[in-house]
Amino acid sequence: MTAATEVVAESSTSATNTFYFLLIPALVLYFIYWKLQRRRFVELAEKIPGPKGYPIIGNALTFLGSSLQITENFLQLSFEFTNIMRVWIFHKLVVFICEPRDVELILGNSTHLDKSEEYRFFKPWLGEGLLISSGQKWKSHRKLIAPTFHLNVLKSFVDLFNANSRAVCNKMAKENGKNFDCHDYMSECTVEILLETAMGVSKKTQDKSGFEYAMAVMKMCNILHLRQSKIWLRPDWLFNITKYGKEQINLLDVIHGLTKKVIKRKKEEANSGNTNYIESSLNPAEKTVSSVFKGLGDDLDEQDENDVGQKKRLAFLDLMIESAQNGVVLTDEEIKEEVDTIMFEGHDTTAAGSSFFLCLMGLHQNYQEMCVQELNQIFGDSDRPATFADTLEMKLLERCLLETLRMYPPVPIIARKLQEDVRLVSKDIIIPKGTTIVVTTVKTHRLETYWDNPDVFNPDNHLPEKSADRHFYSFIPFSAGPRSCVGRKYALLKLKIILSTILRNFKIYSDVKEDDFRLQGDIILKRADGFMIRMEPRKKNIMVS
Ligand code: HEM
Repeated sequence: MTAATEVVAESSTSATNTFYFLLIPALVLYFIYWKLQRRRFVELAEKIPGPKGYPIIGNALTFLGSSLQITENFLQLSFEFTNIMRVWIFHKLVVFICEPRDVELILGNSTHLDKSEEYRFFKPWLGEGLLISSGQKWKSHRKLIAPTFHLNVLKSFVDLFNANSRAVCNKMAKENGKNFDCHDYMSECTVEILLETAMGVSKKTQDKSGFEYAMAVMKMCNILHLRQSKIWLRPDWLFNITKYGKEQINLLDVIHGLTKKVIKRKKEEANSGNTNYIESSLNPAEKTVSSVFKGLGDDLDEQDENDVGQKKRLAFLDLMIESAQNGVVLTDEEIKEEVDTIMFEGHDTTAAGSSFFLCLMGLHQNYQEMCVQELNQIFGDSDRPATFADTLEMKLLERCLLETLRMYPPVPIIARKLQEDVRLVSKDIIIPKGTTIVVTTVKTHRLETYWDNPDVFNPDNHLPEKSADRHFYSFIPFSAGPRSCVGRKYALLKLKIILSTILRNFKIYSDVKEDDFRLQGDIILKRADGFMIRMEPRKKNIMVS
C-alpha cells in the first residue's frame, strides 16, 4: 500500500468513526425522546376508561371473530363504558367517543380530517378517492365534486328517480305474499339509479352489470371486514396469497370493469359534443331537501343558499370529464377513483337505509298507515309520479326515514387519526395526538341524555321543535363538519321517491321484532339475518314506469 492510499484509507476510517460517533448519540437521544413521548402518550391513554387488556396484545381479542361476534363484544363493552372507551390493539391506541359535544371537537374541526389507517384496505378499490384522500387533494376534489350534488342538479334527476322506483316495484311484485330479503332489490335499484343520474349512463345502454356490480360490492365489503377482524389478513403480502386475496382480484375486475366502461362511454359522448348541461335556478321555497341537517357546518347548504340566478351545471361524471379536458388537474386515474368512490358510497349506504326503513314500516303498521294517508293527501287517486315539490310535503315519511337513520345508521362508525391532542368537553380527559379516534354514531344516536326512550322508534323525535332543541352533533347519520357526506341531499331525495313509491304500491309486513334483529357492524350496518319483509299490493295494478 502506498503512503497516499494509506492516507485515504485512514481518512475514510476516521470519517466512518465520526459518523458512528455522531449517529449513536443521535439515536440514543431520539430513543429517549420517543420513550418520553410514548410515556406521555401511555400515561394520557391510561387515564381514559377502558377494559383491562393482556400484555403486548392489549384488547385485540375483543376485535377478533365474525363481524357478528365483534358487534356483540362491542355492544357488551359499551354498556360498561358509556361515553368513552379506550382499547389497545397491540401498541395502537383506539378511543371510542359518542358524546355530541366531544364528537363536534373532532368532526367539526378541520385539523382532524385525516382518515385512520384502517381505510387503507379500501385503497385497491377506491384508490385515493374522496372518502380516503387527505390534504390538498381531498380539498380540491371536494370543491369540484360538492357542486355536482347541488339541488338544481338533483331536481333534474327526479324523473329518473321515479322511473327506477317504479321499475323496482314491478320487480318486487313477483314476491307477492312471500317472505323475502328486500336488500338485494334495493341494492340493484340504487346502483342503477347512480348509473343513470350521477354517471349519466342511460338505461338503454346498461346491461346486467348493475346487479353483478352490486353483488361484487357486497362481497368486497365482506372481505374488507375480514381484513379488519382477522389480524393475519392485515399485511398485504400475506393477504394476497390467501383465497380472499385472489377473490378480491376477481371482484375488483367486475367492479372496475363497470367503472371503466362507464367512463369510456361518457368520454366518447363528450368527444362527440354531447355534454348534458343542466339549466335551472332554485326558487326560495325549494332551497332545501330537509331542514334537519342545517347547522352541521358543511359546504352543501352554503352552496344552495348562495345560489343566485340561472346557471349551467353538470352532473358528477360530466363535470369530471369536462374538468379533465379543460385542464383542471384531474388524471384518468383520478376520475376512476372518484367514480369508484361515488358508486360505493352512493349505493351501499342507501340500500341499507331503505331496507331498514321497509322492515321498520312492516313492524310499525300505525306509522306505515299514517305515511300512506299523507301520500294520499298529496297524490289523491292519481298514479302520477312524485315531483320535487311533492317530496317537500312528505313530512311524516321524512321523519320515519330520519328515525330509521337514527336507530340504524348505515355508517355506524367514523374513524379519524388525531393530528393534535384533544381535551374533551364532557370529561377532564386529554386524548393524545396519534390516537385512532372512533366516533360511534350508533351510540350517539341512542344516548338517553339526548333522546327520550332511545330504543323506541319514534318519528316525532324529528319534529322541528324537538330537533331545534337538540345538540347538532347528536344526530349525524351523514357525519358532519367539513368532511360530511357529499351525497346527503341526493340520498334523502332519492330515498323519499323510492320509499314513497313502494308505500303507494304495497302494504308491507315484517315478522322479526327489532330486539331479534341480528345487527352486523360491517363497513355498513346491516342485518345478518337478512332484511326479511312481506308485501301485498295496495292496488290492482302496480304503477308502471
Ligand atoms: C343514506 C345514505 C347515506 C349515508 C347514511 C351516508 C353517510 C356518510 C357518512 C357517515 C360519511 C362520512 C364517512 C367518514 O368520514 O368515514 C359519508 C361520506 C361520503 N359520502 Fe355518504 N352517505 C349516504 C349516501 C351517499 C350518497 C348517495 C353519495 C353519493 C352519491 C355519498 C357520497 C359520499 C362521499 C363521496 C363521502 C366522502 C366525503 C368526504 O370525505 O369528503 N353518500 N357518507
